[in-house]
Amino acid sequence: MQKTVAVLGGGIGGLSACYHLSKSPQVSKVLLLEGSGRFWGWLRSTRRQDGAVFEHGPRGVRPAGPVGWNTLNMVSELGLSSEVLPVPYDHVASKNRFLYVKGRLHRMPSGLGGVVRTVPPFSRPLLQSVLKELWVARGKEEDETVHAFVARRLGSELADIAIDSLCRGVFAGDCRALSVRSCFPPLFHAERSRGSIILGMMLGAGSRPAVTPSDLARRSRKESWAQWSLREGMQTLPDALEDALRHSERTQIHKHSCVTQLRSEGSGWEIKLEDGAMKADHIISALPAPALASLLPPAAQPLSLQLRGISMVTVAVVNLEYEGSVLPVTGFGHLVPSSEDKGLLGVVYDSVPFPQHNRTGAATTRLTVMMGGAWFQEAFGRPEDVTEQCLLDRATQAVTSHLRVTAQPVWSCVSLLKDCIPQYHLGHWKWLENIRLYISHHSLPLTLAGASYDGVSVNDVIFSGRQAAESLVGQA
Ligand SMILES: Cc1cc2nc3c(=O)[nH]c(=O)nc-3n(C[C@H](O)[C@H](O)[C@H](O)COP(=O)(O)OP(=O)(O)OC[C@H]3O[C@@H](n4cnc5c(N)ncnc54)[C@H](O)[C@@H]3O)c2cc1C
Ligand SMILES: C=Cc1c2[nH]c(c1C)Cc1[nH]c(c(CCC(=O)O)c1C)Cc1[nH]c(c(C)c1CCC(=O)O)Cc1[nH]c(c(C)c1C=C)C2
Repeated sequence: MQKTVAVLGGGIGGLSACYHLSKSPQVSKVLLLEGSGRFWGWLRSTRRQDGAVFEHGPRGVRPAGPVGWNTLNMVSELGLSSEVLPVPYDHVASKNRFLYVKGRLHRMPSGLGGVVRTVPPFSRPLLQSVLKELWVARGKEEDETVHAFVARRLGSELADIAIDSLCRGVFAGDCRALSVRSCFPPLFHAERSRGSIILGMMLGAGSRPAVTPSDLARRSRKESWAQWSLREGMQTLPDALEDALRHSERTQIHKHSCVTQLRSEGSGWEIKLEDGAMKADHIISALPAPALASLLPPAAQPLSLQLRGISMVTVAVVNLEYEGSVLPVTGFGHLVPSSEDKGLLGVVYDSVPFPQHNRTGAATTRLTVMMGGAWFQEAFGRPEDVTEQCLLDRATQAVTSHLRVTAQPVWSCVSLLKDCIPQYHLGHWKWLENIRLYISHHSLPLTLAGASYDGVSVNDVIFSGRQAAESLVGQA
């Protein structure tokens, strides 16, 4: 098979697909088409001259499991092993996470003590809910909202506070609309196969892809890493991938190449750009699903409709830097349930897990306030109309009231990440099934990758790029 494959979208998903394609002799040409002027997608880091690093998108990656190893394998192949900043499980940032409920910070229960005792804001010991869960009958639905699933199995208090916050801290989404089957597949499959989340967690449920761990991945297991970042920030990863692709003879990478339309041509595609056109035998789309929907030809309207059903939310990210140590608690950060404040999702205490990203030689506190998500419009109005000052004020007010920090930040940066996290709403699995059936029934030379489908984490997205490439060329 000698063919030209075009990868649309130069975020981490598209870069990963290209990286794996570029290793295969079966593809004669790989084209990477990115609309903007850079190949980072949401992996964006500000590196200040004084050594400080601030993340505007992801800030920590989990090393565990096959998809975690897969990312570390790539990090190692790219020569970045010595750049990794690991955070072990026994680090305070791994042990302490907080919830801001009824105007107070509460450490999330952990360890045996946290499970057997009543720990506020909860009104009874976690153990009680866990023991009851073993006897709850299996659900009969093909899918359920995350909230309904957890309320049914573990009680409404855990669903209203803990799960509501968790969904905000991963999907910036509403657990009353998100699908348990697609957002938390291990929980869904645990109930399906073992009749209980707890038994499923203990005995294992569902299949896992086979990935051979590199030395770096093995090190992460030996040293019990809970998460990791990179010395110069997460953007180092797409930067290194771009560099590797520039050195690949069969790969052409194009920035400022916004795809405006896709047309079927023979057994392949004509790809219209703002200023020209290209041809490819096959397309891997690593675009957000609604963006791909708007490019497809009118004949593929049923597919466009399904893709458009996968909606995206906007998040405002405010990075703040304070002189000295200003936090009253130490840990990863805190989440805010929607019942407390819809628009304020949570605050990450970045200088706790990654003090290496502080200004050189200075004891500073770096925080990131995340706002909006599924509640953006309700809390702030249209993203186009919100001013940076309004977002900055809202973020600093939250830091003052949640963390009693009275000092003013010495540096700040406001980023509005428009349509940055896809929402896997109830029935997402069925949409995916229909989308994939349509593509195969119509023999469309199209493969999907990226955050819109099978997981939003950096690991999931990188793995989706690899799977898309391997579905075309087999394993390298
Ligand atoms: C605030 C935030 C915090 C996060 N935190 C974490 C975390 O801590 N840990 C973690 O694991 N994950 C985290 N994530 C999730 C993770 O970063 C994303 O899911 C992932 O980066 C998405 O990658 P992607 O390649 O699928 O999409 P994107 O990064 O959106 O890439 C898509 C690319 O397509 C391009 N494009 C769009 N339209 C066109 C077009 N017509 N033509 C050409 N190009 C086009 C875009 O410019 C973009 O570069 C976070 C995400 C956000 C937003
Ligand atoms: C407050 C908003 C957000 C915070 N992080 C994100 C949002 C929307 C985005 C995000 N965070 C994580 C992931 C990857 C998920 C994965 O499967 O690896 C994404 C897309 C990691 C994460 N962050 C928190 C949890 C519980 C997780 C899951 C993995 C893990 O347990 O480490 C909690 C959390 N996120 C934020 C805060 C303030 C916070 C808790 C204190 C910010």
